[in-house]
Amino acid sequence: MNSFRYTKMHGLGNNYIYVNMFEENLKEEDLSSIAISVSNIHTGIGSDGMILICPSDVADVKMRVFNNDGSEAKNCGNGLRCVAKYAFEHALVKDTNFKIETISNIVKAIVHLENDAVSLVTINMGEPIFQRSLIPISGEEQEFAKDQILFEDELHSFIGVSMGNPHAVFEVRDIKNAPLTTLGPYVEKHELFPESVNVEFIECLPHNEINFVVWERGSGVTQACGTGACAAAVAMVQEGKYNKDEPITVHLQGGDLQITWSSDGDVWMKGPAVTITEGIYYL
Ligand SMILES: N[C@@H](CCC[C@H](N)C(=O)O)C(=O)O
Repeated sequence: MNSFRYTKMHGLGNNYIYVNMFEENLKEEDLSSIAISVSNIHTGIGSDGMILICPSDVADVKMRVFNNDGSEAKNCGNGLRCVAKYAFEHALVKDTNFKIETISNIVKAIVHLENDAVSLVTINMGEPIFQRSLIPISGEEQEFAKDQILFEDELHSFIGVSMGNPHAVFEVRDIKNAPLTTLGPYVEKHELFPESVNVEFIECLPHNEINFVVWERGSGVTQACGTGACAAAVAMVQEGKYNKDEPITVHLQGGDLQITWSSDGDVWMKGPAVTITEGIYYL
């Protein structure tokens, strides 16, 4: 019988099935359907998707991310923190400071230990991209992508950001009334986004704090999105609401992340990573 070992982990409730590809051998052509299968809450394990921890030629480990609809994503902030925890605790790396390759770039991870286990992880996520064609968003080129979408007779303004994957950040007055499950899926598949998009609704608070909810491309509502939190923070710094080099606390549904856009251009994310359970999945 075909089977593989897995670990279920979460970062602020954004949960994935992690597979150690140093030991397991899943066929490339099966990855998308396995991601759909394990993610199913009724007939699988139940998750926001599947993440593979793979050998890398250019870093210490490589992360591959599949959403729960089987699509492959280029980056995942919460996934990076969990991969870092897994890699350190399973001795795939020896140092507390190491590199993780993603499809979009190579990031630096620093694990923070509590009684020999990794409790918090800091990731240098690299530089955000605001250029319209690189996010990508169709239409006339802009250095700083801003646009509007008409939905139910109302224009909704957003800022586009890529953190290796595409995001549309909508600022709202009151997060409790954000149109998460209506405008969220509409924007995800809107023609402006040729690769579709992750959709964030945020409420800016005084003292470097942001309330945040997300509709993720390929997964729908999740409890948290690390790249989305980075996108929201840098968009608001770019708008002049907050300052570079000052940590911004992003309150997600699953808990808090600390995001700092440093004046050298890099975005830092700090937050928890948690192991839930391990097991064998039968295909
Ligand atoms: N949850 C993630 C992002 C996962 C991928 C995303 N849905 C996409 O398709 O780009 C995060 O924590 O960043």
